[in-house]
Amino acid sequence: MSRREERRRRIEDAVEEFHRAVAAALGNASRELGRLVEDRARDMFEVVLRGDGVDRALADPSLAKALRKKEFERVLAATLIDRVTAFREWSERGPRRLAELVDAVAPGPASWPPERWLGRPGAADGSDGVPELWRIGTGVVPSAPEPQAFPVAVPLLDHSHLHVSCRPESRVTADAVVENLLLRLVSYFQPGLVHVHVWDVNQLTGSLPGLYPLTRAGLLTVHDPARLHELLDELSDHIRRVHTGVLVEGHQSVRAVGGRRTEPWRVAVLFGNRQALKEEHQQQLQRVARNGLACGVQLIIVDIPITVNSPIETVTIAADQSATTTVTGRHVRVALDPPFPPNQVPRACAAIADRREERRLRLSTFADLLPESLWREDSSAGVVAPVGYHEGEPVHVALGDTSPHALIGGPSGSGKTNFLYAMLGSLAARYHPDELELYLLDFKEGVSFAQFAPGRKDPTWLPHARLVGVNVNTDREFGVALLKFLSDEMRRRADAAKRHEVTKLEQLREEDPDGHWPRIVAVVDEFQYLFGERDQVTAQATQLLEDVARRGRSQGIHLVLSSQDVSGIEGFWGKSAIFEQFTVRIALPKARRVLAEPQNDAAVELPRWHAVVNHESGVRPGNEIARIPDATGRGTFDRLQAELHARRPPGLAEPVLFDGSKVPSLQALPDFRALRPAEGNPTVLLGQVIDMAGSAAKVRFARTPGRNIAVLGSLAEDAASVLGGAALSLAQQHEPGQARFSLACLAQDAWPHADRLAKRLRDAGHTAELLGLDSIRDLVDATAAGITASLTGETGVSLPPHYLVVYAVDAAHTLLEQKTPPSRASGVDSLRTVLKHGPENRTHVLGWWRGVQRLKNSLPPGVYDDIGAWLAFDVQGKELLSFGPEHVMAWSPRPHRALFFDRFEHSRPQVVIPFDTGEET
Ligand SMILES: Nc1ncnc2c1ncn2[C@@H]1O[C@H](COP(=O)(O)OP(=O)(O)OP(=O)(O)O)[C@@H](O)[C@H]1O
Repeated sequence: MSRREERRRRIEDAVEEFHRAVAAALGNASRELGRLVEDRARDMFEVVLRGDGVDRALADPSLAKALRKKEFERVLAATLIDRVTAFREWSERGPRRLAELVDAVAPGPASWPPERWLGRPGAADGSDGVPELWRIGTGVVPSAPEPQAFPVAVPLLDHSHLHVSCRPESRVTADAVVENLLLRLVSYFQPGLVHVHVWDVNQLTGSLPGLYPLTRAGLLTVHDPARLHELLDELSDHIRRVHTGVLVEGHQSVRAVGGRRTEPWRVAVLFGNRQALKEEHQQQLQRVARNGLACGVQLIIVDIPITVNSPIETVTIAADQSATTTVTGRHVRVALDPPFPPNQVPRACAAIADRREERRLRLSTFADLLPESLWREDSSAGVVAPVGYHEGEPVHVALGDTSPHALIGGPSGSGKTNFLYAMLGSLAARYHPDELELYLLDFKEGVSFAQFAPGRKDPTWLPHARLVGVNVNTDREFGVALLKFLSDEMRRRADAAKRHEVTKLEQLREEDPDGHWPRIVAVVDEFQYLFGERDQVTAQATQLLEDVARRGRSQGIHLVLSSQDVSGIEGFWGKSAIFEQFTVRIALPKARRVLAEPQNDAAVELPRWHAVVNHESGVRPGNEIARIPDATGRGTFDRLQAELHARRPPGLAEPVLFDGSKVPSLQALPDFRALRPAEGNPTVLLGQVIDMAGSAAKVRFARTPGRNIAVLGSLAEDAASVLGGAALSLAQQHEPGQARFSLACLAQDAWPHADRLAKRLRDAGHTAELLGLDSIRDLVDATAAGITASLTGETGVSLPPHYLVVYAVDAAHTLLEQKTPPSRASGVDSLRTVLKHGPENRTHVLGWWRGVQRLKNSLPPGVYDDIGAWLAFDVQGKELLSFGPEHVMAWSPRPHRALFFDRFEHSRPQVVIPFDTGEET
């Protein structure tokens, strides 16, 4: 073999060897590769099984071959076991628990099958709660190992709006879901509590035909396709009205108000055609959606693309009629309930409409205004009560921080008093006297509020009433006294709030739960009398009213003013700072200037026994028309009052009575009963001032100059009641024998009074002499001499208390003027000495002069100063100018009233009612 061949063979051997080696290596790699490929395929398969769900994989024909492969057997088995494990919790309990949940929160027509309720109008009034879910169909989880059905229900009223999205092929199903839901809603509650509005972009009529019978009872309104804005405006107005009328501060929603539902739900169903709404409609709809739920406005939007920024659930119906919902998520397939039997639906709606009409036409009475249980409500955030009815539904008046005060107007006989009774009865039945106090003042001639106070025929009284004012028409001071009280109370509350570092009554009640902080409602009927004159009383009343009207709201003090007099209210308009606070307006038929005229003339057309109730300062959209039941007839308010009176808390005091026609009894007066013999300066009671406490007009007989009293006026009775009250009150403060009473009667007509007074003083054990004209000079001279002797130190001992009660001092003028020799001193001089120096020596004159001029004639001007206190009866104000401040100018005399001024105590005079001293005639 040549070397060349040899070399070639060696190369060939080497190559062969290399090939063998490569072949061996490649064989290994391929096996390895095959194994890797197999592993990878299994993993991929597992990913597919677990990712898409083993249930889908099993149903997927493209995977059928793979599923049969032996290599994948183990993966399939493991995945199936894992699925069963994962679903175990759900399969064992999920569907059952869901069914139980729906049963619990969606009772009766909210979820039950229609045969159990359809055709029977509901009775629920919301007081036992509102279903939280409303059934629409049955759901399954297709991916579950053994799919089990469970009920599917959506949240509605107060919780969430509803959006139904569908395809043209499934629109019929969408209509059926909506119809079923509406039937569940209107059948659950008592007819009238759910109002349905339907708007369909495509048709004027035709949608929801089965519900049509509801229209005749006003429970279904079908809106014009071209006038969506009208429906949206209506809903917006409604939301505003609920905010101002029903949601008194503190309540965020009608639902939160609790109890019987007073505000019907408005369910607005909008059917579209897959196109977006116009921009302006879209925006308005969003506003309604945002604010509606809290006010009972529910939207059901069908086939309209929309985004809203408020709770909304969506039901999406596919072309094959299967549905998903946002409540159940995308893994639950929902089979929507079939439409309710088409022949039964209109019948059921007709039954609801009939029941509703029946309720509407039933004449609601005063008794219907009252709650089932008395005194259950809490007044922390305000008070609210129905006052009448609109189509069978109650219409409320609310007083709270946002609607603080009410103004009521209507001509005579239009029913203002009746309205007040309806309102007060409705409030008094709901709120305990610890929650609500009433102050009731009536300036009308007559006694329309007398019912609230104990009377001779009816001894019961309204436990909430703390003050009842009747027959006060000539005494505007009663109004001022009430306003003054309210203003003081307001300040007291504001101080307490400050101490607790809060600003409002509601917070104060939270911070001070044991405190007594009821809401106060003060009613003044015919309030215009208060502003009747241009004088000090009007000025004071205006200032106080403004104070209370502006700042009372946050302290829980509410004013209700009523007037028949247009000019009264017109005068009020001028005082805009006050008037603006009266956001609640009640207009009775033909009332003028109460509502925001001329735009709002609703009161003009109002039928008899109706009222416009408006919580928005009288602007038209705030109008609610209410028929007011008879609340003044027998068996109405009186019966309620008897019941409330019987339940009154033990120890509750009777209301203070302001009765302008009553003469206060001296003996019954707390100030008189409190008098006892004591050291120190006695107090003289002269009559009753006009204040809440019914206090006495008092003068303290200090041992200082000027402590004498003059009574001015022509009538002996008036003077006698003042002098009698004064002397008897002094007598109470001395032990028998320790004081001397010298009564001098110089006018015939006063004699019987003086005589009886002397007897009563003697009966009480006092020394009381009664002198006539013939002895007056001696009395005055002797008293003056005694005082002079005491002053010069001649007697050495201090004089005992001595009261000279002189009737008709002026009658002695001529007599006293005579000068007697040898000193040539006159009786006038003696009287002057007594007046000037008596008080320091415990000698005081209580004299009656029968006119201002007569007093001036009988005393030199310098001596007026020695009479520090006076009461004037039938004397014109200007005559009194020489004795008092310029305020006296405004005084015009009225029967049985005196103007009282104590120079040492008062800055302005007070009106006083003289006592009935208990003199037997
Ligand atoms: N809603 C009503 N239903 C039945 N009767 C009513 C109703 N409202 C008022 N009345 C009756 O009408 C009469 C007048 O009513 P009311 O005294 O309330 O009117 P007013 O506006 O207060 O009148 P005035 O200012 O003259 O006192 C009363 O006899 C009353 O019983």
